[in-house]
Amino acid sequence: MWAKCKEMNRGLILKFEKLVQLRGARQQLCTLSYRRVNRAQWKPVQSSAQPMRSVLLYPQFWQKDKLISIALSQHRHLATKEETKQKKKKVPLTKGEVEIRQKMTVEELARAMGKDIDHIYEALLYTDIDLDSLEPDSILYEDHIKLVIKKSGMKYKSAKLKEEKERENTDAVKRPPADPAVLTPRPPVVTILGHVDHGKTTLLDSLRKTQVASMEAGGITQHIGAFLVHLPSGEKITFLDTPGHAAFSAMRARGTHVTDIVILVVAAEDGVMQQTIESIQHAKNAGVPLILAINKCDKPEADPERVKKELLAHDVVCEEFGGDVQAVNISALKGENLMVLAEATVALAEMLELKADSTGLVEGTIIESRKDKGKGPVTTAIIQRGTLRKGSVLVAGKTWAKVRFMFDENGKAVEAASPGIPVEIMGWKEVPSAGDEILEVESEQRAHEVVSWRTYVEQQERMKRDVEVIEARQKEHRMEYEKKQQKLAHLTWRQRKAVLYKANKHLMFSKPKERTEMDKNVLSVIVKGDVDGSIEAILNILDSYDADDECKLDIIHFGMGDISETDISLAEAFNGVVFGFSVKANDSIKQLAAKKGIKIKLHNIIYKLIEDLKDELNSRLPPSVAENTIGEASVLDIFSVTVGKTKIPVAGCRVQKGLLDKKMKFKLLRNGDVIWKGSLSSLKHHKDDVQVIKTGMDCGLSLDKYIEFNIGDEIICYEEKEVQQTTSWDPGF
Ligand SMILES: Nc1nc2c(ncn2[C@@H]2O[C@H](COP(=O)(O)OP(=O)(O)OP(=O)(O)O)[C@@H](O)[C@H]2O)c(=O)[nH]1
Repeated sequence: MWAKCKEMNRGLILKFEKLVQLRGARQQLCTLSYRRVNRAQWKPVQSSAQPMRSVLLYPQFWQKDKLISIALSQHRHLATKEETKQKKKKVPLTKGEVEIRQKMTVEELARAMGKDIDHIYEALLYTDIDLDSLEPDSILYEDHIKLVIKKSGMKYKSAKLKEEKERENTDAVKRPPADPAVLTPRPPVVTILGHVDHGKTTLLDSLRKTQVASMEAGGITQHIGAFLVHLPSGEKITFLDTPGHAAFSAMRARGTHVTDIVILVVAAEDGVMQQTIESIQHAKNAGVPLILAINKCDKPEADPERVKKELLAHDVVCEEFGGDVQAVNISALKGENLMVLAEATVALAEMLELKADSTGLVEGTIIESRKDKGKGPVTTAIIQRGTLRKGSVLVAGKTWAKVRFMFDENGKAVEAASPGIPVEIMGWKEVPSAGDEILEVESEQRAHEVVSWRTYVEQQERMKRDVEVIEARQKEHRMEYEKKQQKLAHLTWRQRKAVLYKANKHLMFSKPKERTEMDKNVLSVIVKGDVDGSIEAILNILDSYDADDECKLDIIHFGMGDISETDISLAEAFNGVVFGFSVKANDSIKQLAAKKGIKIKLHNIIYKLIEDLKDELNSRLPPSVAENTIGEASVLDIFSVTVGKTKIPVAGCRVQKGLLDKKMKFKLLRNGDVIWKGSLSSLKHHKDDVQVIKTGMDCGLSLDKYIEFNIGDEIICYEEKEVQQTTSWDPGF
């Protein structure tokens, strides 16, 4: 029986079901199931994902209206109970209470405390933490977390200190080795190594071209990181199209064993070179057998025999010297003997008995990956086990794919890729890295699980590394701090002060009696701090102030404790400013300071205190004079006028920019050098005396009777402005 009813502006659908009979019909019980619904449509509300719940009802109430009202009251009762349960689960924090975890980052702690990051830094200032290496995402230890909270006058919820739950390892791993009975032959995977310019790329290109030629017309090979060569014998070879040691070493570094055979290319005319030796070493380290391709044999100076002999010194013994290394003389450029090289490769592969299990879940290696504009993330992979098909779900690194399409190196869509075959795969969510191992998983859900586990592991490892670095720095810092403290421990505060003075002797510590007059370009300060560590820190910063700066910094007193009357008197005597760090000034002190015109600057953040102090320094620097150009004119003609008995030189000028204003200052420039500065003695437009001449107009002007002009001189009209200087001191933040 279903019934609809109204509950708290939302609908409920109630379902009554007879479930059990207890001792006869009168004690029959019934379950009520209900579901929140959207009343307008009487459809379940999306958010009400909670399962239908059941309540017990006695059959004597089984009249519809009664049932509904009882059911509702039961529902409310249950709902309230559940709400309380939930509330209990997450007891709201009381004011000033911070819920902490064992390891929190600086940022997380700041957020939990409702403070900014600076606050956390401030609180950690005099601890053994190296603040320089502390980033917002650095992890703090429990002790430091608690300390910060305590220092901030807050409380932490230690009972709720959550232990990080051990997560179950949900990674995907390779299957155990297959039963030899199910193994079938697979093509060899070959890497070409050799010295620079010995012809690796040319050889790859030529091999690829043989493939195009052997294919139907129109086939265009593309670079996908690997390609397959079909031999006339029907055999196949997969060449990795990424020549060079870097790719080879990268794969090896990831522990991926993709290559079965290395073709060592040595130019016949050059012989063994540095990278030839390195290539041999790479192949040996990887335990991969070599085939020697002596290239450029078309050149007249080619000497393949010399190459073979030289290689003996590096333990590469060719067959003709009784060794097992096949050597093939080729010309990659002319395509000569390439099939012989390919057949030699197949022969070696046969000896190696390269086989794989082409059934079950796929395993492979990413050879190359890129993000294609149209296709999205695309990878080339070599399949090493199983057979890859469209729709397979793969994981690689921290990403996964549902294979949408597969292509060969000719861009042809393929339906399946078996072991040893290179294939381009589309369908990745992100671009995996070359060398990543590919593993097929049963479902997308499983892929999500694997990726999330790997991401988690990576985070944990990063966190562990961070913690190690922080711990090492903390240890270093702690040792230094302890050493310093030991030195100071037996000293009285007065003696400590003397040590601090000595350590900061670069600053001026004046004594009142030495001072005779108030120097305008001196900032006298009194520094008060909560603990000697904070004063020491401030003094260390002030020590970086350049004593030769135009405004002197004079620390007339420093000490621990709140701002006192003595501090105000000192400040008055020296026309100084009182700076307090994490200390207070009571009302009577504030009033006294206001009466005497003394500034008290209180801060809780060191860099803000220093910024404030910098502003004070700036305000004491003498202003500098800056010139503001008003107009520029060029001298086009020169003549003179006679006033009384004196001849006065006159410049015929044109105003090029701005204007010339007679009451402003002027300078005369010749070849860029200022040769005169002063006021105009006359400024005329035609024959009229004028005050101002604007851009584009001509004028005649004279400076003073001794100044001669040259054509091409420049006249600059300017005004002088006083500009407030700022100190060049950079305290480093
Ligand atoms: N005569 C002759 N020249 C060749 C032959 N193979 C390559 N070359 C030339 O040698 C030069 C270098 O060839 P690449 O194939 O670029 O050599 P590489 O080893 O790939 O060089 P890097 O990519 O720099 O390591 C080019 O000018 C080629 O044309 C060959 O068989 N005969």
